[in-house]
Amino acid sequence: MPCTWQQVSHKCPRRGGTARNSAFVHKRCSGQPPSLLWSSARDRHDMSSPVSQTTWPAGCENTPLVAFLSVLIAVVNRRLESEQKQRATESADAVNAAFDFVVVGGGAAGCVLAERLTRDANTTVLLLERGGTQPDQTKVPAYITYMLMSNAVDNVVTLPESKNCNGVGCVLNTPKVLGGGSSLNAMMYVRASSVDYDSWANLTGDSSWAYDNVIPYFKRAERNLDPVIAKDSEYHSSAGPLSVSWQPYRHPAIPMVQEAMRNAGLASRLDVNAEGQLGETVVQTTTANGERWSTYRGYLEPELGRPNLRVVTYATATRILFDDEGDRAEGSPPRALGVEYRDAAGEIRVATANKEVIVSAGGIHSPQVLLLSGLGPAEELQELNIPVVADLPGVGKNLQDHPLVDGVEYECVPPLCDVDWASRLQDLDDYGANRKGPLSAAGMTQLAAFIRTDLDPPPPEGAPLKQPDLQMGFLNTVEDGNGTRCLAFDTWRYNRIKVLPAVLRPRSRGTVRLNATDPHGQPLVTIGYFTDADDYDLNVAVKGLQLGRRLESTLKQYGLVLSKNPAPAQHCSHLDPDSVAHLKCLARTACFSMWHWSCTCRMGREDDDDAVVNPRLLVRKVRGLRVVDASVMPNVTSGNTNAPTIMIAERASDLIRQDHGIPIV
Ligand SMILES: Cc1cc2nc3c(=O)[nH]c(=O)nc-3n(C[C@H](O)[C@H](O)[C@H](O)COP(=O)(O)OP(=O)(O)OC[C@H]3O[C@@H](n4cnc5c(N)ncnc54)[C@H](O)[C@@H]3O)c2cc1C
Repeated sequence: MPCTWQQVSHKCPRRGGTARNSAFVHKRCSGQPPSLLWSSARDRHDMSSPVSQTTWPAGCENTPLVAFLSVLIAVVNRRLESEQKQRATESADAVNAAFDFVVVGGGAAGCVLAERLTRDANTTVLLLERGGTQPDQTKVPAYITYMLMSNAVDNVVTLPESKNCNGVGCVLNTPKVLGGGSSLNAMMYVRASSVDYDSWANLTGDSSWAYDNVIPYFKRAERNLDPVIAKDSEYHSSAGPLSVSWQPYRHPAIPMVQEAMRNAGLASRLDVNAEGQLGETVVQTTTANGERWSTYRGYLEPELGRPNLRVVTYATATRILFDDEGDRAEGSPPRALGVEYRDAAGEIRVATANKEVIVSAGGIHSPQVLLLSGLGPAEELQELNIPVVADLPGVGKNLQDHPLVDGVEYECVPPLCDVDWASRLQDLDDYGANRKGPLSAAGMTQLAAFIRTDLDPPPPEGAPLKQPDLQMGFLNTVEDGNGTRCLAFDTWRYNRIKVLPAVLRPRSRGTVRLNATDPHGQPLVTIGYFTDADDYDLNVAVKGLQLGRRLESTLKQYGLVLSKNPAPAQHCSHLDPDSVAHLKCLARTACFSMWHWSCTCRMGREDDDDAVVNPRLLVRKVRGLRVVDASVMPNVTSGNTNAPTIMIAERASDLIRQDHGIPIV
């Protein structure tokens, strides 16, 4: 039976612990934002606090790690809840106001836009974010999996499909916090293949999306802290707001797995964000000195004091408002006038946009906001009695994501993998003192390989092989030896190393629609993994799983043992583990999202009926409205999507400034 951690009272402890603990406790009890929790872990009894609805397997009850995590998550939740209450009180005094731009969604893209546009002191911006401010705890790289259990996340469960996620629906951890995915993600800094952007240029008929033309925007964002990489000025820069660095800690198993991948035939690559991408690598991350670097932290937070920038948290956009037909010249398309939103107190408010509304609510929620506003497939909207502002059949279609497949695991024993609490306490001290040690990294997620399988048709004659269709990812977990796992993943200390292939150029597509019974609730998502007609995606996943197993021949000499029947494989144990049928079964049952949902408001040519935005990211058939986030990608990039989304926002800020004659400073 799962045990639920109940609410327990918070008590301010007596002074008199160690100096550091006292300082921490004093800070927390004096009502200031809580410090990071590494220094408080030594005194767990003093950290009792409300814990909301976190369930753990029965075998995990009362373990020190679970007690620690419960408190950690509770502190984050309590901070978010108290911020929400404060906003709710403030909003009683708030007035409806007018701005030049209203940006919906303060995520990876929204924070970039808000900062870039308000560089001009005469331009005013309102940023509406449905979640709260990025909690300090998210800055600790290894806490990533725990933060996904906090209120900074809104889990969307996709509709059950027989071909994926064991037929019960996949969980999409959609961010609900300033910085969005950049505040919660695994921080991998991957721009993907030049071929991706050249094909965007081709599909949109706009050469400004070609790779050579988007490199300056990647560079404008980047502050690369590695002097050798930064020196490669063709591709890199050290002057932007987004810190990029190597994580200070590498688990000793990382070089072993790298060696195994090389022995399996992969090339080695130092920098996947330069001339080429293929090969095995340790990737750089959006971090600086052992801490996460989100777009909130890099772009927005330092500029919160600008008088022309207003950021409202716990503000959920409910629809975009358009002018009345009678108020516009005949034949003139509808014009976006502003945004209706629900504030922290639950009041409905209206913000006016004199120049533009910009939707940056991410791959799942941007289509939801458009559909709620009457922009989408006319028939779908009419069924829900939503007045059609513009018939845009492509809204919510073309959903793409990279499915990851679980099921290949290596068991790792001490001294290579120590998972005891005493070691963790040492880690807390190391991190607290100098931002070093296991907490300064997100486990083995920094390790990756980008591969072009032989399933992919060869490129046109003479063209170099550049674009991968398979990514090998790595995650970790802890098992107690009796099969009990407290968490699906743990990136702090671990004794299971998961090798996770991801289908990088999926042919399967999904959809996002409104929920007829509650259009403002979670949208209905069909993720579509492994539904392509010719099973190309499934076959790529199988190639990846086979490669994952081939690593065994090298890894066993280091004592890393391929697990016989790891927990994720339980649904396939009726099949011969060496068979392709078994691997296909794994893909269909043990797959999950790599968190790269995108392409649901895709850009395309002006005359492309299924395109939602044009190459300048303006929504077709209306005026004064843009979408700027991962949803505008025509096709998902062949790699992780944070850096590409930030590039899109950087470029969009120039397009917007050009269109409105705002100086680019
Ligand atoms: C757990 C996780 C791990 C990942 N790992 C990596 C990685 O290692 N490397 C990488 O490159 N990418 C990674 N990604 C993906 C990457 O973070 C995303 O592609 C990127 O953040 C997308 O940016 P976005 O601006 O499109 O959306 P988001 O960053 O999701 O921002 C959307 C924002 O809009 C807000 N919002 C939604 N609806 C409304 C509304 N109605 N009103 C107001 N606000 C609203 C949300 O709260 C959110 O803050 C990961 C993502 C996650 C979640």
